Amino acid sequence: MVSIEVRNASVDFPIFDAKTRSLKKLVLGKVGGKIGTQAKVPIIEALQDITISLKEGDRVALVGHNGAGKSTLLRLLSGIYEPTVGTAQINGKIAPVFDLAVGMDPEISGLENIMIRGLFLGMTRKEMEKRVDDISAFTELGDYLHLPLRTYSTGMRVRLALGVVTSIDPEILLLDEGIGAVDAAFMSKARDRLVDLVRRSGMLVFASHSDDLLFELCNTAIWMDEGRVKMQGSLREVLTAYKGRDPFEHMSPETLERLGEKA
Ligand SMILES: Nc1ncnc2c1ncn2[C@@H]1O[C@H](COP(=O)(O)OP(=O)(O)OP(=O)(O)O)[C@@H](O)[C@H]1O
Repeated sequence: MVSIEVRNASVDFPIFDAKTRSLKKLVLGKVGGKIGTQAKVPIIEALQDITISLKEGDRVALVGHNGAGKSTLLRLLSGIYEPTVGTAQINGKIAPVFDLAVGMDPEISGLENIMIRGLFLGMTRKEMEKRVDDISAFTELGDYLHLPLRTYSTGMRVRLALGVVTSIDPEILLLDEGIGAVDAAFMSKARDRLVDLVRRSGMLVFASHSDDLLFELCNTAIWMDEGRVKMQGSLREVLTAYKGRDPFEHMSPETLERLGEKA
């Protein structure tokens, strides 16, 4: 059974090379985690006292200002970071998609990169062999797929990476917003695959500043602020509080219906 249970978890980053005195003088703005200066070594309290319980079928949007702790939370959920205090229990096969470029090797061909990246995301070689034709067709890269990745443009790399990412079958899909920064024309093509991917994954946690993608993919939301959970609830409730207005307000009844919202 897929589930995530985080109890009173905090993540600190000690800054060993910082000058304590100048840090103490810092007045923090609205952006970024809290800087603790009580200990000998200054620490950034990136996450504080996080308690989250997620179950199969949850599609969670992570929202919050820059530095609020969204990426750190995703890394905690993926097991990359251990909590400094508290616990994080994750049951399920995780696919962390934080950076489309991670796991790509510039010296090997596009086709080989498709395999490697799939294995990195938790697929078996057999599963990837079945998918490679479909991914190749989606990328529209043709003969380029036999050339080393270093000969690709940025957009071509994104096509390849997105093709692989949207072909996997994860139990827990953790997405960081980089994927929103894709060329608009290709994104509209990738969108259907992304929606499909999210449908067949057991759980999604998606950190993004893009309302459109959040509407499309998520049903609940967590608002992070200065390393803490400020609010949890339905996507509409949380976005309305976070933005100070209802982002669904001016949508057509058809769009609202498609998104499963009431007018
Ligand atoms: N490796 C690290 N070392 C030190 N501090 C870090 C590290 N990673 C994150 N932080 C700090 O933790 C806090 C939370 O950062 P995080 O990247 O999780 O924010 P975010 O909500 O994802 O921001 P954004 O929307 O800008 O991507 C910030 O104050 C950041 O400076």
